[in-house]
Amino acid sequence: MAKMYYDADINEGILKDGKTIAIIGYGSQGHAHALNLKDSGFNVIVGIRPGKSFDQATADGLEVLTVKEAAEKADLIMILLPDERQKAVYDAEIQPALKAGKTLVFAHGFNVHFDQIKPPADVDVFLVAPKGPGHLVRRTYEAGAGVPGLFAVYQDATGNAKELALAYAKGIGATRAGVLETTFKEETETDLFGEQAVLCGSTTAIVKAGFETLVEAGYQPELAYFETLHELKLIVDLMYEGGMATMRSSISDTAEWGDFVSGPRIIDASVKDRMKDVLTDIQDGTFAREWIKENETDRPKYNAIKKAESEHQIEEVGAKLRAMMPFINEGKKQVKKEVVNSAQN
Ligand SMILES: NC(=O)C1=CN([C@@H]2O[C@H](COP(=O)(O)OP(=O)(O)OC[C@H]3O[C@@H](n4cnc5c(N)ncnc54)[C@H](OP(=O)(O)O)[C@@H]3O)[C@@H](O)[C@H]2O)C=CC1
Ligand SMILES: CC[C@](O)(C(C)=O)C(=O)O
Ligand SMILES: [Mg+2]
Ligand SMILES: [Mg+2]
Repeated sequence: MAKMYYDADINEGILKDGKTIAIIGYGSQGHAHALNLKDSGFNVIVGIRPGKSFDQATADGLEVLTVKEAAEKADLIMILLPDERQKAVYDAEIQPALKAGKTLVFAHGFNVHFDQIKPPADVDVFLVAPKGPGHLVRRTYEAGAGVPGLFAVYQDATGNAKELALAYAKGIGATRAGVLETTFKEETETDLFGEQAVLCGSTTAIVKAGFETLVEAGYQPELAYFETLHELKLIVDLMYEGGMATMRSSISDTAEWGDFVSGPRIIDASVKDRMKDVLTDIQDGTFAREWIKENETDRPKYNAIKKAESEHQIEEVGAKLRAMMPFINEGKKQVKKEVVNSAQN
């Protein structure tokens, strides 16, 4: 089994005593890292451009500076900007502040692995990547729990990079759940694969396919929403708690038999062949090159698909149903604010 690191294995003093951490960006991950580190007793500042995030970080009681000022002031600089914006901000405002002995950190290896950012040799470089959405990194921390994570050392100029990475992981609450060591290559490729082939890409596609199949067969859209989207969370919660066996112990034997015989009719061997194609595109850089190009040309495909997805019937029906479930609305307030902000940008 891989070596796992937990709270008790880590002395966070190396990053706590007399050190300043700059969180660059205050979005999904940025707000979670900044607030968790602050609540864990670390000295945190935020670097961000003027605007909504700047105002939010200020309202949250943090010291907020420009990216350049924060990078100059900090010992450790964590870049939590969107991957596609990191290179431009790094070149203009962060790289000039990277004096020898400082620490540069990422939550995803994309820009280093795909050669967009090339840090100088005399700084420590590592990543600490939570395996979960930023809003849940904050929410679970506040509940006394944590989201597991990965760390990887790319460059160890001071000899302290691994210790610093573990201290950071403890500060955001990741070592409450467990952290394991990886490389930038492994983190980047597996994270891209997971989000495309399982967690986001395939999950939304299968939910829509199930919803459309029921609606096209004449069933009520509201019922189809409950059956294919709402209940998915409840089923996945059981897998999160106890794996597939726990989920299957809670569902009826009829459902379990249907799971066994019909699941493989939908997700057959050809699915794995296509997953391998997706993985190849990630490994050989095709996906990264296309995403970088899409951003250089103002995101024509991204914007068109995003618009069509937002207009899908499942979103319209779901919004009405969720409005009648205030317990869900409470939980997603913060996420919704972020989504509205990003849509306006
Ligand atoms: N989202 C997640 O849960 C996960 C993300 N990651 C990684 O974490 C990193 C951050 O991702 P994520 O949290 O999703 O990012 P977000 O899209 O949520 O970050 C947006 C933040 O970046 C700021 N920003 C955008 N452009 C600029 C700019 N040009 N100059 C200064 N600030 C800017 C925004 O400010 P403004 O309000 O002014 O627009 C906002 O504060 C990425 O590397 C990602 O891969 C890793 C694990 C999970
Ligand atoms: C699953 C998507 C993710 O990789 C994440 C939340 O872990 C991301 O890039 O946002
Ligand atoms: Mg990701
Ligand atoms: Mg991820």
